[in-house]
Amino acid sequence: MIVFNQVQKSYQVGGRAIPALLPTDMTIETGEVFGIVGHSGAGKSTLVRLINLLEPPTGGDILIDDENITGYSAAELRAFRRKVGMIFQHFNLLSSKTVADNIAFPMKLAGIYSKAEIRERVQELLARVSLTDQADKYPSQLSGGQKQRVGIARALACRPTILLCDEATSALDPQTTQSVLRLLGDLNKELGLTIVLITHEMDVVRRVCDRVAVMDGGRVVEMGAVSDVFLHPQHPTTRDFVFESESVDSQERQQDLQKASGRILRLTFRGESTYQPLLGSVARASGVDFSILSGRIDHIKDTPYGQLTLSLVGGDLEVAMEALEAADVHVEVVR
Ligand SMILES: Nc1ncnc2c1ncn2[C@@H]1O[C@H](COP(=O)(O)OP(=O)(O)OP(=O)(O)O)[C@@H](O)[C@H]1O
Repeated sequence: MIVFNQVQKSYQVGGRAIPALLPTDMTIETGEVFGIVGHSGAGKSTLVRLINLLEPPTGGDILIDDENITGYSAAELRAFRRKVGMIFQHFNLLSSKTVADNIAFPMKLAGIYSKAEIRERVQELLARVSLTDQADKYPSQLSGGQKQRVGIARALACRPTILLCDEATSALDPQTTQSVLRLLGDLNKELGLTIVLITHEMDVVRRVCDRVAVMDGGRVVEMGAVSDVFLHPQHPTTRDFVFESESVDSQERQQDLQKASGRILRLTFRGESTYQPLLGSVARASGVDFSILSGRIDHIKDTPYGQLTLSLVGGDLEVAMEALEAADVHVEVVR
């Protein structure tokens, strides 16, 4: 478990302290995939670099599995860093080393593994990220997705319990992004690995994360289960991210809603209720007529969800709303 107690960070620039992370409390549970989303400069990288003390905090305490890491000696810090792997947007591979040597590098650096152990672990990792046949290639001979898989294998070399991912899919095309996210999801399940993942795309959070923190101006402005934050965003920054991921222009959406008549409801279906043929029976029971203004069915991790914005006219609106809520549909009155 990773616990932040009033952790803060300022950078000294020309004798002035520039705040990057304001005092923050946060808990990341062991074995979860935790997303951190925010615009450029929000403080995401700073927050993540505090977890492995690449940046020392200027205040507060960081506890990992109940140990306060802020007081670690240099030797304790070296041992601790082996427990925390990291992958990067631009992969940060060593161009003069082969794939196998890149993966072996952190183990050699640690100086505590035998040659045979390193050889065996590298083979195991190459197989795990499906790159056995690329072992002797150099990074320049690989695609972006392959480079990131080398990055992941290298990050796992010393068997860490935490994996930090700094915009790990931002340089990849959508299909490669999917396969890298699937690999991260599988590793999380297989190894019980805690994954902390920075991104500026809510879609990445939706696909792979259990919980998410939304950052803005050095603060965590919203935090919770992805299904809650994504389906019912509270903070304006979170709403922007969710609309952006749905390719919706919030101004256009407002204009569309103004043109619609009657009462406007936003319905959220989760899990099996997503597939129920509910609207026809609700319309018949309540005498309400409806038209669909927008709709979407997708998944949050493995759970299906649907969202529909409807305008309703005539009939008994209260009966319609009661019937929807009785079927476990979340009903939000937009207007
Ligand atoms: N080494 C540094 N020295 C001085 N200021 C820094 C340093 N690193 C970050 N900052 C500043 O701290 C703030 C937060 O930066 P940070 O990189 O954590 O944000 P971010 O959300 O990760 O942004 P991006 O998505 O662009 O990487 C920014 O204002 C940034 O300019």
